[in-house]
Amino acid sequence: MERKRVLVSERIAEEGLEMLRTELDVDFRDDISREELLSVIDQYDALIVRSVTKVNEELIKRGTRLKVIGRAGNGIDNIDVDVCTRYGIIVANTPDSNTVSAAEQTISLLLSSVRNTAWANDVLKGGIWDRKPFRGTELYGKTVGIIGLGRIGSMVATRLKAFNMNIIAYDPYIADERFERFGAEKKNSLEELLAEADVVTVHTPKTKETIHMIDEKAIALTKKGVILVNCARGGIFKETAVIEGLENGKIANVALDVYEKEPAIDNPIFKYTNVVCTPHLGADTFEAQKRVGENIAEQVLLALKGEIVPNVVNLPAVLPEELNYLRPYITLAEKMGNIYYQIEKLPIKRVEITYSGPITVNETEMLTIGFLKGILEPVLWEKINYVNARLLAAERGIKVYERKEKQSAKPFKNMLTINIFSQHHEMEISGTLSRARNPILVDINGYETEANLEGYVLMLQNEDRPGVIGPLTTTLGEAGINIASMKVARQTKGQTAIMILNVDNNVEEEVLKQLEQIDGLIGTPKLLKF
Ligand SMILES: NC(=O)c1ccc[n+]([C@@H]2O[C@H](COP(=O)([O-])OP(=O)(O)OC[C@H]3O[C@@H](n4cnc5c(N)ncnc54)[C@H](O)[C@@H]3O)[C@@H](O)[C@H]2O)c1
Ligand SMILES: O=C(O)CC[C@@H](O)C(=O)O
Repeated sequence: MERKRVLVSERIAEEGLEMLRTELDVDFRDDISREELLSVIDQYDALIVRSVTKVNEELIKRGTRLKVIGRAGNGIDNIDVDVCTRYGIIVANTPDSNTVSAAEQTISLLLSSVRNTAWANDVLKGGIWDRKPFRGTELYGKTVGIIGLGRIGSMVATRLKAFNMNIIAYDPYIADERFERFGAEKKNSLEELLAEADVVTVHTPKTKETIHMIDEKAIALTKKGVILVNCARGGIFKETAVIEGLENGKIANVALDVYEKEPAIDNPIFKYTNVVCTPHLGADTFEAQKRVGENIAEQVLLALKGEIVPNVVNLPAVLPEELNYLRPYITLAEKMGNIYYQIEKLPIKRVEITYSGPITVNETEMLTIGFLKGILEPVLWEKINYVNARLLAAERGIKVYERKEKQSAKPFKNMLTINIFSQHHEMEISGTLSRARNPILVDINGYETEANLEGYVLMLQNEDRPGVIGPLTTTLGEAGINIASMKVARQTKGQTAIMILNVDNNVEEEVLKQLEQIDGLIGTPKLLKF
């Protein structure tokens, strides 16, 4: 089979490239021009970028084979996620892989800033031994105002506590407990924080709300001699306003890792000796880049195999521990979805999914998405994935209803019952996990059963009377097909029963025809493949 192709348009760690090469054809092209990128993108199944490559509609439209965009890093402001979602393209990032490095870079820039380290270094290496211009300030006892107490903001808080700084923070989107946990005094408004802080450091994403959050008005509210740090995203600081604050002496020092326009060359802010600048190095440590490279490679490989990808940004956010717990249930839902079109050929009008048992306290959206992906897979094959499953189901007119029941009615702790309706027909299937957490079908159309949704499953209907099972097992045995497990179920004695067998090998068409001839078997046997 032809190997899938990935284009890596910015440098990622060699370890990540190696992982990709095990399964894919990899083109590492950090020198690629925009024009070339646009002209070759239709040859790739995946694109891996960092913060420079702009993944916009123009690119996505041309990337007709694209299934996944891997963002080797955290911020996704260079990616139009909504457009990717519309085109069914998975966007995955590596949010936790570089947080420590970004937090350490913030501390490093702040220390360099208050002690004029970078400036003194330049002057000394220029041949001048002078100490006068470089007198700095201590952090000890000062107040740091952290805007955005997320992953990086909270790590900065913990580290600056060790310097005996007083920590205040503004983040309207998190619970009060988080402020307490990180020893930060909560500020209810940005204005309050700006008025009290000696150092202001931003750690928010770049959003409509945070663009130019630190502008002339904000700077006017700060203390005279304030120190400003931006190791988050260019554009959160309005650079013209910061320059004005430097010129009029309101701002004592500025530390920047990120800029309104990147790459930043000839930025007018570079001329100020009390501004310390690095070229977006927050994530640039050996450790972070190894983690980021490996993590993005792993996710791209999973995405191209249609498997669950942990950090998809265009899917409901699920915590890693919760995802680990839910993962086998997502697989169960997907396999239950796979059943329908292997048995029926009638278009689906509506599905009703009932989640029952303790699982209902979890975010079940991913299970619903998994089911829809599973149901449409036989029809849409490679086109469908977790990101576009809901959209494609809606486009095909499938209405989806979900229900949660705290208590599972059947003898299983957690259960999924799915009713699939076509114009004049209904199929009901129930599934759960085995002790080994493998997916099993426990009920089909009111017949209690037990079949592993794995490998080959043979489904047959039969008259509930002696003399049917024997010829069936003989026929399979003569065809060299081993039966791994078999369950016969009936609703009323002497009427119709069903048999569900897990078999170790494929059952060829010819053998299925022989089975159909057995006296007492009803209709055509179905072989389901999982
Ligand atoms: N310099 C680098 O190389 C580098 C490396 C990694 C991350 N980053 C950037 O650092 C920033 C923080 O990353 P993170 O992983 O901590 O993100 P995060 O999502 O964990 O935390 C961001 C926090 O900002 C808060 N927030 C959002 N809007 C806000 C607003 N208007 N006012 C106040 N708070 C607001 C959120 O509630 C959240 O708690 C991002 O912009 C990311 O792209 C930069
Ligand atoms: O190294 C990069 O590409 C940017 C890193 C950082 O800004 C991020 O958002 O992860």
